[in-house]
Amino acid sequence: MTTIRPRRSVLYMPGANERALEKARTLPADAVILDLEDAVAPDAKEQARERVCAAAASGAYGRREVTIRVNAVDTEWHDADLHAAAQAGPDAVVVPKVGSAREVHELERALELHGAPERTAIWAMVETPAAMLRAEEIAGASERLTVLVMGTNDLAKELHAEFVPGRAPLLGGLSLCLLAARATGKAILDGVYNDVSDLAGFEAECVQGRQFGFDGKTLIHPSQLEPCNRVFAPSAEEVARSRQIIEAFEQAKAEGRGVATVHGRMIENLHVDNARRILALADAIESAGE
Ligand SMILES: CC(C)(COP(=O)(O)OP(=O)(O)OC[C@H]1O[C@@H](n2cnc3c(N)ncnc32)[C@H](O)[C@@H]1OP(=O)(O)O)[C@@H](O)C(=O)NCCC(=O)NCCSC(=O)C[C@H](O)C(=O)O
Ligand SMILES: [Mg+2]
Repeated sequence: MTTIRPRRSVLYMPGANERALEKARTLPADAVILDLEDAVAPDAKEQARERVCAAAASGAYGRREVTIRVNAVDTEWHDADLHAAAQAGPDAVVVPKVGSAREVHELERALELHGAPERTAIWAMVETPAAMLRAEEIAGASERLTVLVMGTNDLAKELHAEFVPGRAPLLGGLSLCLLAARATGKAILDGVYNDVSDLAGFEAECVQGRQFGFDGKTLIHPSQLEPCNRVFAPSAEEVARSRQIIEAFEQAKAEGRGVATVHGRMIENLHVDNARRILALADAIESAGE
């Protein structure tokens, strides 16, 4: 069975917020993004860098993937952030506002020069119109790049778009990035939901993201973890249906047929592949201890 890394819930926390960095060690997030970019004020950048890198190197986050979001390439903090992050050796460095394959190649080289361990991947944030239009070249630029992360706040800002239920103004960009991620075999995470007091609206957006095909969603508050983990995990019904699909197809094959039906629906090889993916994800979530 294929090994899958669950990335249902990926929680940002401001690098200057010691309490949040500590609290995240016990929260049920699949991954954390220790942020040095937007959530940190300019005069707190240096202190946040030290805190975040110490936290990432501490090993205190258990099974959670630990990533560091550095400031963007064109900022005065980028080089020092990248150096410190490379030395801390997190699971990934999250890079905001990546706009081309060339930038990914430069990041790859910079991580090597700064002595990052091989295990440290690049997660590229796609959050500008240029990135939407070049999503495939960005996603496919490097094997070290393993995840695309949607930055829907920046995207809406750049598009002059409004935040509306259902996200119609953003769907073109989301779709392009999903196509790029799947075409190049990379994981992809949906953007954040800003209203932490609106859990119903948040859950509706999780459902939309899952229906689109995202692997998970980026989050900004602990209250968003439970609905997100639930929506992005296969339900008990999906697991049962997946098993039925596999069994029905195996039986059809044994009888010399290449097609079966389950509850009146046609089942072919491709449905079996999907059923196996769902079971592998459910297994990975269970082994991670939830
Ligand atoms: C959104 C917040 C500013 C809300 O803060 P606050 O009102 O203080 O929250 P609470 O009092 O409800 O907090 C309750 C407890 O939970 C802890 N907490 C809160 N948020 C986090 C977190 N993100 N990670 C871990 N722990 C968290 C508090 O410490 C409280 O703990 P306790 O003391 O035990 O009660 C705040 O949630 C926040 O700052 N969130 C993260 C914001 C952030 O990181 N933003 C940047 C990333 S989003 C982005 O940039 C997207 C992208 O680039 C784009 O373009 O879209
Ligand atoms: Mg952004």
